[in-house]
Amino acid sequence: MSRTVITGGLVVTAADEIHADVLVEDGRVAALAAHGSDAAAGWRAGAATLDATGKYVIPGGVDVHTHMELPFGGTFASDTFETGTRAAAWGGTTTIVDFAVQKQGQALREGLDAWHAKADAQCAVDYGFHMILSDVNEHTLKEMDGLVEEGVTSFKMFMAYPGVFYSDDGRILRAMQRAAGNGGLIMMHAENGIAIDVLVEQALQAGRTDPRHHGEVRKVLLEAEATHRAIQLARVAGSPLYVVHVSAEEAVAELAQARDAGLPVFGETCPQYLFLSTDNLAEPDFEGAKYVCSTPLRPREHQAALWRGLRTDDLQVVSTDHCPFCFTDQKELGRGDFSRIPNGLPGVENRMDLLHQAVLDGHLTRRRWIDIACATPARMFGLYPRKGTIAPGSDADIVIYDPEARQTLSAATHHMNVDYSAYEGKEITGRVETVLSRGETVLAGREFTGRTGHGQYVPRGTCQFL
Ligand SMILES: NC(=O)NCCC(=O)O
Ligand SMILES: [Zn+2]
Ligand SMILES: [Zn+2]
Repeated sequence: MSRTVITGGLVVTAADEIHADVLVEDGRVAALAAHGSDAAAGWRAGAATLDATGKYVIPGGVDVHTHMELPFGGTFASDTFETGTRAAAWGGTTTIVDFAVQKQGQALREGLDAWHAKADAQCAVDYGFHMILSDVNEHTLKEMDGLVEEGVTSFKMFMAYPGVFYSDDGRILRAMQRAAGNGGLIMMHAENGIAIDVLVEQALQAGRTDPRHHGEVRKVLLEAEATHRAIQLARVAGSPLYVVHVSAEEAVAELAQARDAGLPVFGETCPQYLFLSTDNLAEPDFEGAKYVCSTPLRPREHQAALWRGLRTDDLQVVSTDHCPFCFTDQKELGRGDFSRIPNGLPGVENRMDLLHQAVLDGHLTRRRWIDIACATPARMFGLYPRKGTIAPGSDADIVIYDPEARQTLSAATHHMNVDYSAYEGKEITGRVETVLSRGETVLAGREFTGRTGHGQYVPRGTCQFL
């Protein structure tokens, strides 16, 4: 039996902060006991010891929105499952849930098989899948039931990207009705893509081709309208709803109103909307392309509403929407036409640190940091308490976090396979020091000790908030 004791740290979970040693046995958390207690002293014989004195001992991060190798705009997201999950480990994230893609005309099964082929035996940390539904028909609807049974319990749909991932309201309603019956959770990209495409065409015709126009045509009102519509469709279907990458204050207001009415409606935002803004999209010399994602970055004034939503639980999760494209040869595809810039930002390595900085900046409490980054995403997507907490029986996915270390985020030092950092030069207090994934050390004092293929596929249960 393998035994490790993590000594001397402050264990922070979504529920508690306790000065405790943690006993790990055979990849699971076996027990917690007060520092210096007889129980903790008794664990040490024959066990490896990790000293966490002066550090936090936190659950590994759970990032429920990543896109490794996503095909988009004629290219592919630049992180593979191998490079992306290694970067996740460096950043203290020990579980990702990525989006398998059903292409138009494909069965869900084909899309899911393709994602397993990309990910299996490649990952450094554990992984699960959502399914992107882009072709809703009788066959697909039946397939949804089987997927829920086997642990793919959430389905992303798009009100944006006509001709690619887009579904009309009828298809969305049908999928929601099916989810209402089978326990699945519909995740919505809520932007009115049909209206946005009109504005894109008009902007390009008028010669407004720079990256900043990506933000201007993807209007706040069109995010709020789509969020409202998605909520009403879910109500009609009697299904829960999870709105992804919420960026606009007005969209948060729609979620808040629905939640105040007692509806099972949930929302996620991402670090880019909390820390970046349209100022970045307006950077000269095409540098703004680095910040093109959808929903788009918003004027800085929206950030206060997102932070408030996270505090008041109108938003429940912060995930990354990690979808990296290199600046030099991929974002470049949209020079002279912002609509051809591949959409997405890198971030899987940065989330835990940025949110720790948010604790220091007074936006969140320490426990809320762990709640929105670990516990609630795990609960939302049927992984709790195996993931997202440190409790007897949980997987020993544990991070020793140094809350006082200083670091500067940079492409020169990050591990994501992308040639820029969206947070270049940002100073952060706090850094991941050591990471265990199911009890195995994958990062030891800032040295990568993990391995390709350690990460296991995790079938998931249904949403645990229903
Ligand atoms: N968000 C983004 O810009 N790219 C990834 C695809 C999506 O999540 O819509
Ligand atoms: Zn999306
Ligand atoms: Zn996404």
